[in-house]
Amino acid sequence: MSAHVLMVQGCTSDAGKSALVTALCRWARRHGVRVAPFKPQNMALNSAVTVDGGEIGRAQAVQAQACGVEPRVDFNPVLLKPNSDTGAQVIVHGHAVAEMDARDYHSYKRHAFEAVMTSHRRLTHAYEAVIVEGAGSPAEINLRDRDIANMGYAEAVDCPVILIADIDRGGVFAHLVGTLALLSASERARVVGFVINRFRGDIALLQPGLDWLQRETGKPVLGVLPYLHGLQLEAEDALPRVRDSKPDARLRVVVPALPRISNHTDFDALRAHPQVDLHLLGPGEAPPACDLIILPGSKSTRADLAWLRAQGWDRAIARHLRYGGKLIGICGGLQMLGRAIHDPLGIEGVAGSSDGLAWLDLETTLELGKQLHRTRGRLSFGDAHVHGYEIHCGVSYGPALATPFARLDGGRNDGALSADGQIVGTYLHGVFDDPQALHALLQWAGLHDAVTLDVHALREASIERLADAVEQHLDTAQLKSWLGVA
Ligand SMILES: NC(=O)CC[C@H](N)C(=O)O
Repeated sequence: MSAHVLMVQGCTSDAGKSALVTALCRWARRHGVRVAPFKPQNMALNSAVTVDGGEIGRAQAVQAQACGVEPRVDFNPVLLKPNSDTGAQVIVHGHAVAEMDARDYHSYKRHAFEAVMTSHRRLTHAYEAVIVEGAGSPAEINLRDRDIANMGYAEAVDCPVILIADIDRGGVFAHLVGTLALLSASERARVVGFVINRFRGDIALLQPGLDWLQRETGKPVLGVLPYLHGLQLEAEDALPRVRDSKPDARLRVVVPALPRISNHTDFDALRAHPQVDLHLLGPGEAPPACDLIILPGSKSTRADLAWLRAQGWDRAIARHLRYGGKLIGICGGLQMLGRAIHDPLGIEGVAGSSDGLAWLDLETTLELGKQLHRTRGRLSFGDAHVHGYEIHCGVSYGPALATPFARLDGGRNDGALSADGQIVGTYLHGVFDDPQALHALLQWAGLHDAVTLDVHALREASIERLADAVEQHLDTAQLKSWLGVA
């Protein structure tokens, strides 16, 4: 059996492709379809660890949740994790194969395409429907040669494509018509309709525009999705800029937004928590007084540490500690808290060592071969349950690890808790996603009557809202025929 394949491409980055794919996945599942998400090629620094022991983009992990299945490497066979403005780590079928610049990657694309097709074949055999997400826009004419992310894939597997555009940023008709104009005739022919996203206002005023669009292009508008406020989905890559106003916030948390921050989805639970005021600290900004500073993960730990020092934030963090503030380092952030970071093989840039901030007595060496784990255990304080995932090349060692942050199932320990109880280092991404661990950590940071929050349940509710929006606002008769819904 071969699955129904339907692809979503966007007129721009952030047009809403990931959310629409998530929505369609849950909608199809509601209709009893065994469905899987697929993103041939993704570029993101937020990744998830799969059940088959690899690494994929986090958006595909959320889409897997929408499908009711565990994340697998086939859902995102090629992942590019940029670690400079010109180079990226290339991850194929869940594992890093090389560091490449754009030119190397262009020649490598033939192999990448093989990997994409292998995953495509496996998924279309195992599922009844596969909903595919493109990347960026298909109209990047300079990237069309050997494209595997958008029309190159759609042409190879001969699937219908929905084009989505964001009306909130303006220019929606120009985006749709212009994108179509830049496609080849056969690519244009496979665009089966448009979805307009993030609409607010009076639909009656939009109608003449929709009528014009259908006349002009000969293609239907499949629906207009409303601007859905407060969705708890994980950002694929871009850092969310909007800061919700929270009248009940009592714990102030500051996260330095490092240039190569990785897995900033770690902070989704804090962003959603009604009592936490989460502040992402940008370049040139002085850290405000706060209860807790969190050093996030980083794809280029030594370079980001140098950048943090250049901002003068190391001195600000030292002052924060003198005033009794709490500090957490996650993954790359934990490595920065140690005495030194060694990269003898140049895995993350120029080979060499850097002095760490030396607040924890440990050192880290980056090694070939990434550690990818899905972990469960208990915090060594508060006895709270914790789960998370690890993605790192660094191996840390030193006396500080003798007082671990958590004791993991299977006998391993994780991270460190400083003797004065002020500083925590952990390799666990997603550490705030476990309601018990979140509660214990907020209490440790000074929020004594923290309300409980389950970010997984919030995500689930958001996925349900998205599927409701499909049901209410899109042409479901068409969707049923494309996805094989009875
Ligand atoms: N996710 C991370 O923060 C990774 C930290 C560091 N880049 C490593 O690979 O060890």
